[in-house]
Amino acid sequence: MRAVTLGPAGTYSHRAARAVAEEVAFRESVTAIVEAVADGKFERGVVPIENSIEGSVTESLDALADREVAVTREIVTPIRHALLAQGAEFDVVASHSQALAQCRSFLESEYPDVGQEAVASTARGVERAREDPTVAAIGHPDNATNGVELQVLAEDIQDRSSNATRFLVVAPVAERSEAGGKTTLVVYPNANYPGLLLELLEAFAERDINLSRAESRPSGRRLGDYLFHFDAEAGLYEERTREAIEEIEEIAENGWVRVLGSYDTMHVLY
Ligand SMILES: O=C(O)C(=O)C[C@]1(C(=O)O)C=C[C@@H](O)C=C1
Repeated sequence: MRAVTLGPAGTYSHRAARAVAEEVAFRESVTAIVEAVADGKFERGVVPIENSIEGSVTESLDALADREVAVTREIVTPIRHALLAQGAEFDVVASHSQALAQCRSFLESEYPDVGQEAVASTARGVERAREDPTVAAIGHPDNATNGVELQVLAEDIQDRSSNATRFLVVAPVAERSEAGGKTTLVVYPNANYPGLLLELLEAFAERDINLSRAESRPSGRRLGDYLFHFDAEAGLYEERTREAIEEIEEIAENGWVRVLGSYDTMHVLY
């Protein structure tokens, strides 16, 4: 199986992708990953979708709403960040914006005078630190020995010990499955009236379907116009899920509903 994920090698996404594919290729944005899978260039793509401290990875949500792909699995993995550099003195910390945000309190209290640089991924930050002694990186501690040696200046620097990120495994749309305990869908009602969101939620609630995530994202068409992402704890193989989606399709008759498929959860520890 060939998968594509956020690179270069050494990202958390790479660690998650290794759990589902023997061969892993890289892109430097989640949009490019979803696009490559939608275009049939890879059998699987692995994208971060939400983090327990920082919340949604909005670029991933938008990429899934904009392209025809299926979700075949979710991967949940603990995220334990280390501070890596050539030495104890540096001027800038470079990392993915999510990682910088997950370590906000640590950076404010330990390095209040050090600048921050958001780069495409944690591994890209590690490359910056390898090239430049004035740059430190935040990433998985294994990156210290993966190439020119870096010092591990601090470990477990995330603001909460329970830091975890959820990744989705995307596949070409033909692989959409009805099997699995969770289902993801994106709804664009193209309507705006009192109780619209309540109606969408009731379609699930009336069938005793629990939602593990409900999120609105701007449609990009005009201010105040939204699409909604839902993760339901029920599979498409269940009648109640199909009925709920039929009702939602009626509510969104002037817009669209994208059902990304049903899948199960995999926990990756390391
Ligand atoms: O930069 C990486 O290592 C990634 O895989 C991206 C990412 C993210 O987008 O959330 C993944 C896990 C961590 O939460 C930090 C960064």
